[in-house]
Amino acid sequence: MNILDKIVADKRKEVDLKKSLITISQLETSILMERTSISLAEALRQSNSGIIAEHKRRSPSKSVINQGLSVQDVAKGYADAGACGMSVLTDGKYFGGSLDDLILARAATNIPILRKEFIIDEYQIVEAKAYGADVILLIAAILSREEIKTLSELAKKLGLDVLLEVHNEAELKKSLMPSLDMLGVNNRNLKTFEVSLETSKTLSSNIPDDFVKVSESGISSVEAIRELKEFDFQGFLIGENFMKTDNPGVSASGFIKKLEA
Ligand SMILES: O=C(O)c1ccccc1NCC(=O)[C@H](O)[C@H](O)COP(=O)(O)O
Repeated sequence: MNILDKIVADKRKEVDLKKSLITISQLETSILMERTSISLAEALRQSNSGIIAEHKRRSPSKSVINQGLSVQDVAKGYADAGACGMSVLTDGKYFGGSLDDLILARAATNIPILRKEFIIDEYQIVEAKAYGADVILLIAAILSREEIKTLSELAKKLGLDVLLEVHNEAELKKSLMPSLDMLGVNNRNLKTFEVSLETSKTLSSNIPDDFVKVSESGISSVEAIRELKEFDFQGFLIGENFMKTDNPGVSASGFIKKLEA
């Protein structure tokens, strides 16, 4: 069993429990269901930096990264730094995140927010909207083509952007469909946890131009982004590099200034 299999097995139990406690109709009473979402894909198309800065307390690959910060401060810091969007991990068991983090980040900033979650059920998409997300992540490695279609079409119906994450060509081929906005290539091999930006570079030419290309994981230098831009990537998801510092907002600000100089 690899780490994704473990996470998904736990996620299925978690979603079943949540469904027995709070119904979809109850989620739909959230005032945030009425909020007009902001498109991350559109923001990335218009951005020079393309940085999507992540709130990440811990992870299976790195254990603890930073547990001592307020998510509101991190969100404000990222927005002030000029990040194009923010990613909020909402998984509790493996990443130390929560839906509270999502709603607190939403209250603290107006930049587009990605709910970074292991989505396997429509319930989690309604939940994402109800807690203030603008974008959902779908991971090709854990979903069939039919599931990607159903989940992405529901997200679009709710006005959310969809970022589809792939690790290889087979996942990319199986997933392409019009209800996706962004194609993310995850540079982290989830079997070995090794990161290689070559994964993004290799897959880039297989991604049709209709989708905004996002490179995810293991990005820690401005030079790496300049290289990825040569391969037509417009979005860059960065977590650990900012979160491992005492002030992720200041760290993102310095990074973005250097990138835009
Ligand atoms: O980060 C992990 O260890 C991880 C393990 C298993 C599944 C997903 C994982 N990470 C989620 C992400 O996609 C990253 O948090 C995101 O791309 C940022 O990566 P980084 O800049 O390397 O923190």
